[in-house]
Amino acid sequence: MSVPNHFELLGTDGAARTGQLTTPHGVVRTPAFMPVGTAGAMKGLHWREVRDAGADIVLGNTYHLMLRPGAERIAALGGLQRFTTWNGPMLTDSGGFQVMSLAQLRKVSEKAVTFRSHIDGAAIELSPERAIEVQLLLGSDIAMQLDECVRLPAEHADIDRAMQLSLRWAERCKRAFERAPQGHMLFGIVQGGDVPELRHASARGLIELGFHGYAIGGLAVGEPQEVMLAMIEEAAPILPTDRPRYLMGVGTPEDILEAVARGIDMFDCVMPTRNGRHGVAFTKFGPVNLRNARHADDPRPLDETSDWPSTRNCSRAYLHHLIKSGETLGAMLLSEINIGYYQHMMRDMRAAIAAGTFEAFRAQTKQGWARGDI
Ligand SMILES: CN(C)CCSCc1cc(N)cc2c(=O)[nH]c(N)nc12
Repeated sequence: MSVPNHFELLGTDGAARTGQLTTPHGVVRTPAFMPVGTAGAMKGLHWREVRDAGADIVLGNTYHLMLRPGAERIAALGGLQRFTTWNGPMLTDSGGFQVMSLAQLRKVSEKAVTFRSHIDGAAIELSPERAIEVQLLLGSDIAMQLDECVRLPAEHADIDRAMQLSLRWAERCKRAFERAPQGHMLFGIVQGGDVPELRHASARGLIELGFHGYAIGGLAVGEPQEVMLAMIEEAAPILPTDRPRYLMGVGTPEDILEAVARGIDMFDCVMPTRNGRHGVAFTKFGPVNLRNARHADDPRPLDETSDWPSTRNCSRAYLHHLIKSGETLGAMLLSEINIGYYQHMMRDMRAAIAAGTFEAFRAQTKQGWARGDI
């Protein structure tokens, strides 16, 4: 049985693509950046600010939500959208990645990954079937298969083992997902580390199974940017052109620009809010660290040409003061400024691809970053 396709490719410019993905909670314009609401909240932001910035879809983490408040509890409260009041599209990761990075005493077997909760130490088993059950209970529009992501650098044998296991788990996830409501989607995740042949084998194995979309995982895990881009170049051309491609956990504005140029449609990363909380603003001049004393007397805004109010109106001196004083508003304003920068970059990329001017946009954007902040 063929897998329904909810993605429409609207235009291409070189390998760059623009399209739209129709979900039960609304349409996602691509290339899309998905702000990360790990435990059901966007740290330091109201949902209205996320929506006003232009985000169509946000990301939740199965690992965190299944531990607290619990998937069954969220289902009983009407699902993740009603629980959080974000009434738009949501994607949930399967939890495997967080188990590897957050849980104590974790063990991977053919059956499942078992671990102790970092919250209360409870022993938990996350099988492919349970990962799908939890995401169906959460009610996310797009669910991810359970996979094993290997941090780089790693031995070839370990990358191959994890990739093969992830493929077998992909089949089990697909079977468990058959009872999903109409319109909901399941993405497979390409693994294979920094080994081209393993990337090819993983992509081909997932395509043979058939998914609504395909993620490229196992990157942004410590490898240099050139390795990440090289692995995108190995995997993306194999993936179906009529289905969305999602690069997991990426990244900086430059990572995203370069990945869009290589055919990626969807992204997620904690950087906009995490860097905001640490006083770093993303701007068309590149990152600006507001903790730096050089801003203490500077009345200028971060970017007086920006169409994002806080970026155009707040003085550097004020932002510097708030961050140095540890005022919560400092983290809130910089998170909002950064979400605005990311979403406006996605908006401008979509327009440039549709107009056939993506290469000019890419060169002009990189020149701005290279000029740096004056
Ligand atoms: C906030 N985000 C970082 C969390 C959602 S994306 C998490 C995530 C990030 C990265 N870099 C790789 C992988 C991966 O290979 N597999 C899975 N399932 N998730 C991944």
